[in-house]
Amino acid sequence: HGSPAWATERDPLQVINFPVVQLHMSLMAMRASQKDFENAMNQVKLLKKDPGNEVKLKLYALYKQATEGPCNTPKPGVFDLISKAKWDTWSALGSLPKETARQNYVDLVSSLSSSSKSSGQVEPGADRKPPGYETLVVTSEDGITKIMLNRPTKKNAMNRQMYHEIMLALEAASKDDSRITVITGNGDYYSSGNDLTNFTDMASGKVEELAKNSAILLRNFVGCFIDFPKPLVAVVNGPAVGISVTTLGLFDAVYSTDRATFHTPFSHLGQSPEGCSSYTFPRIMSPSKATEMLIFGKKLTAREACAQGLVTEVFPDSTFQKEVWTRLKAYAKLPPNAMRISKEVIRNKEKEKLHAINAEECSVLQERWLSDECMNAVMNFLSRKAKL
Ligand SMILES: CCCCC/C=C/CC(=O)SCCNC(=O)CCNC(=O)[C@H](O)C(C)(C)COP(=O)(O)OP(=O)(O)OC[C@H]1O[C@@H](n2cnc3c(N)ncnc32)[C@H](O)[C@@H]1OP(=O)(O)O
Repeated sequence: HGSPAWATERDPLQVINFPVVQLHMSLMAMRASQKDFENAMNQVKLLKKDPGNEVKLKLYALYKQATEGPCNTPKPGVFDLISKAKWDTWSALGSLPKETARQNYVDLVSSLSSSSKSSGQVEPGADRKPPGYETLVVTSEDGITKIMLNRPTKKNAMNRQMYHEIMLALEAASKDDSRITVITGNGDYYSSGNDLTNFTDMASGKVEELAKNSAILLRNFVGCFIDFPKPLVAVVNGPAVGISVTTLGLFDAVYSTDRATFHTPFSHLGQSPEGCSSYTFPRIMSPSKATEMLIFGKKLTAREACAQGLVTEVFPDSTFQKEVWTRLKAYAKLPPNAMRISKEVIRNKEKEKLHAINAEECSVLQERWLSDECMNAVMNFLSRKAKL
């Protein structure tokens, strides 16, 4: 629908095998590409939605590769965070030919423009429609609303949009006619926790303001879990990291595949506990077991997490989905008001306390995000030097 000329011109190259024709077509595509490259540069300036740092870095790198060729500047120092992220992304393109970089740039801009157009098209009726989610798949059947984290290629890392969408989905689930709400992940991970590219913004200009805004976002996000009125169940389909682990302490039940692991590497990342885990974990486990996880970053297997009370029950991976959903469907037949009121009785005793803990954790983290320890850990991950 309305694809730019270059998009259709590229296709014949994939089916024509005669070398001479192919060369001719390639040259035509390259000529068209240069023009489209210039158009694409203009289009970038007109994008309605900020595409996020990761995409901006890719655009930068492709632009440099297309105009100057392989990265040819000295590597910036470790504390020059923005320049280093740019340099890393450009240099990761290796010896990618200029023409290919130009084409990739055009392709990327085109995909950004069409996604901003398609979201623009729904705007007129948006007030009447349920929200469309980009990072989640939300479904409701058999009395259960399922919120599935849906960035499988990023191990369901939580970017800012996902935090916002989870809050929206929880708000909607609290009001719909379902009886139980489930959070689970798509793909092999439950979630790899906070998307570390959320912190690349931190390197630019107004760091204090960005840290403050992130702390507000985190506080609101965790607040939604504290206040959620219906039984909230985690179906942990694979490894869980960081905030996807700590918030489990605020769920009413946690079912896990035996393939999952539970990891809160806060010290490794120069950070400190969130999700009320500084309060819930020592109570659920024991203070010293919580220390091993929250301070020393010990990764637990599903069975260990179950033995320590963080996980309710572990299932073999081969039967996990079938067993868990059969059970949840049976639970969802229980009287909804009784379940809701029981949760209120249990949760109300400590709601105020949990909100206070949440506020305190967020304010400590706000400072941590500005520390060299944290910034270096994030940059090491983003420059592919460190993985958990
Ligand atoms: C608003 C701010 C609120 C802040 C709240 C604070 C929360 C604290 C936390 O959550 S701390 C935990 C942060 N998470 C991590 O440190 C995990 C980092 N990821 C990894 O170490 C690894 O990716 C892994 C061990 C989870 C998986 O390794 P594996 O080798 O199996 O897979 P890849 O590394 O190749 O991952 C596939 C692609 O996914 C990207 N990705 C994975 N996790 C994250 C992440 N947390 N943030 C950003 N990106 C992530 C990874 O970069 C790969 O992307 P690519 O295909 O484009 O290269």
